Amino acid sequence: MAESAQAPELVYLVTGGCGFLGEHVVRMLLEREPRLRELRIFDLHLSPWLEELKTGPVQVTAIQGDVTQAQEVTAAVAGAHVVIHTAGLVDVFGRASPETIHKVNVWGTKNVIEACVQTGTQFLVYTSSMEVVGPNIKGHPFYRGNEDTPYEAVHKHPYPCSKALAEHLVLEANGRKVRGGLPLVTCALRPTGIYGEGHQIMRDFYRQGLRLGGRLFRAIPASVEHGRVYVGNVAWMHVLVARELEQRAALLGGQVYFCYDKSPYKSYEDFNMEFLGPCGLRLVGTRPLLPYWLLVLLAALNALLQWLLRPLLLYAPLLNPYTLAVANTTFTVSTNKAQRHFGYEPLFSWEESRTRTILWVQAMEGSAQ
Ligand SMILES: NC(=O)C1=CN([C@@H]2O[C@H](COP(=O)(O)OP(=O)(O)OC[C@H]3O[C@@H](n4cnc5c(N)ncnc54)[C@H](O)[C@@H]3O)[C@@H](O)[C@H]2O)C=CC1
Ligand SMILES: C[C@@H](CO)CCC[C@@H](C)[C@H]1CC[C@H]2[C@@H]3[C@H](O)CC4=CC(=O)CC[C@]4(C)[C@H]3CC[C@]12C
Repeated sequence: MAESAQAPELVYLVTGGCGFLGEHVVRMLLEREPRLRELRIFDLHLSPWLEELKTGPVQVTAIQGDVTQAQEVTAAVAGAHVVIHTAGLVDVFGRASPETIHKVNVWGTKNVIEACVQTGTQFLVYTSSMEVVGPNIKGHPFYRGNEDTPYEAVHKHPYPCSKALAEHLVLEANGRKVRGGLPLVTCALRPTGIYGEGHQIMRDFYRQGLRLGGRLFRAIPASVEHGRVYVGNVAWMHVLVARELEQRAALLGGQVYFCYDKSPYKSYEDFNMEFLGPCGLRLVGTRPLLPYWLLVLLAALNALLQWLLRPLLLYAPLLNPYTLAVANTTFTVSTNKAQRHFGYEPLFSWEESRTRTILWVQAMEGSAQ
């Protein structure tokens, strides 16, 4: 993968390339990776916007496939220089079964690793999550922590469990010999809560606010801080680390990096209001309107209803015991590891990230603007 002033030569594969983060990674690669010859986008569901990308100078190959199917993954990986594995089942609401979450996130990742080994692909970037660390089931705060901060990472929920297992597999695979005898170089990026254009939960909060006459009601104390990171910066970090993996294999191989930028530390709800406020919504209450014990009860009730209704319909509200615990626990990172190891600086300032997100909300169908 030596730098070349001649024709672009690299083949990249992005799994989950049609998802919220995946789309930003795909577009960022096309904009900022001049050595790209072919970009393969592998996803269970291919999006229509892929078509417009096919008219550019880079060969864009859309592959409809399932990461749980080893042969499909191997076929997609064969001949790629770099794999960015973002595909995953992001479910903390009980929409999918624990088995399905495990299958997609753990077996899917295993398939990607084995495909790299079998086909001779040497560089693998995995999209992990802050959830690999915490918040843990004991609700311990993680305050301005970094990659080396001690924390009791104990999980029960299928999503963080699956992300932790998958991350472990990826890091453990670093150094394995791939076909041809060269070592596999892997690393894992751990975004905190991602926001930006295409963020489904932001969409849900916005629509809920519109239904409630332009109001949202504070449920979580403003003092509980959440780490958030703009999707464009997360994508940029993926592109940058993928580019640097060969040159700095000894330093980056087997490492984990939190994804961070200059987004302010705020409570989940106050942070969302940075975008929803300028779009006409108001957060009612300076303190939570309901006592915490009542929220715990409602969350438990939602879990019970989900279980009771499962044979008839899928009831999966935002509030459940797990999301309440995460929303109610401080989890913020403060690190410069990515800057030290591979020169990462956020591409988008907080002001730009905020403006882009606001414009996206304003353009949403049914918007109050
Ligand atoms: N959204 C967030 O706040 C965070 C997300 N992450 C991680 O980032 C990655 C991307 O997440 P998002 O973009 O938010 O989710 P998303 O759901 O928008 O994107 C995931 C993509 O993976 C695809 N996919 C799912 N199952 C698949 C399968 N069996 N085979 C092939 N493709 C499959 C989906 O079709 C989708 O396009 C995930 O690995 C997630 O764990 C990490 C931290 C925070
Ligand atoms: C109690 C509700 C009252 O308004 C608020 C509920 C908000 C929750 C739905 C979100 C609060 C924190 C979010 C999670 C966090 O950003 C970390 C995540 C990382 C991931 O890898 C996947 C998504 C998520 C688990 C994210 C999911 C939504 C929240 C729990």
